[in-house]
Amino acid sequence: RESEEATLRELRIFLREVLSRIALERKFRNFAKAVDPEEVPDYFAVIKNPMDLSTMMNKINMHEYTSAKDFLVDIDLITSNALEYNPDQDPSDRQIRNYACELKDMAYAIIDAEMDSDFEQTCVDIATSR
Ligand SMILES: O=C(C1CCC1)N1C[C@@H]2C[C@H]3C[C@@H](O)[C@@H](O)[C@]2(C1)O3
Repeated sequence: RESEEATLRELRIFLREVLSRIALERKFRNFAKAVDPEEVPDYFAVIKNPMDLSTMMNKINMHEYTSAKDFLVDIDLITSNALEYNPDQDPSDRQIRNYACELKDMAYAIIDAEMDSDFEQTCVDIATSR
């Protein structure tokens, strides 16, 4: 229905805005683009489902998220990948893990604070009706 398309359009506008605010933070710069296999040759042998903020922006534009819940699944993937690939005690691994957790917490905090729960449920209902 037309109003369903209007709802999904509003979701895409909101999710782009959330992603833009996250991507502005310098501490999240490692998460902005896909890991480069030239830079990190073994990355894709370890991490089977890579994810990054640019890929998420493309997925928004390809209408691949029909609710904030879907969007947060990919946020969780960015975080879990970073924790998995950077598990060591050393300061650089610890810093990446900390930033990965801060990224996840920032995404959840924004959505919990700024997303109307009825709007989210409407999006979920549209997705399940399709
Ligand atoms: O896990 C990541 C990124 C952080 C979130 C995604 N990487 C693995 C490499 C280890 C660490 C230092 C650099 O070698 C840089 O290439 C990477 C990229 O960070």
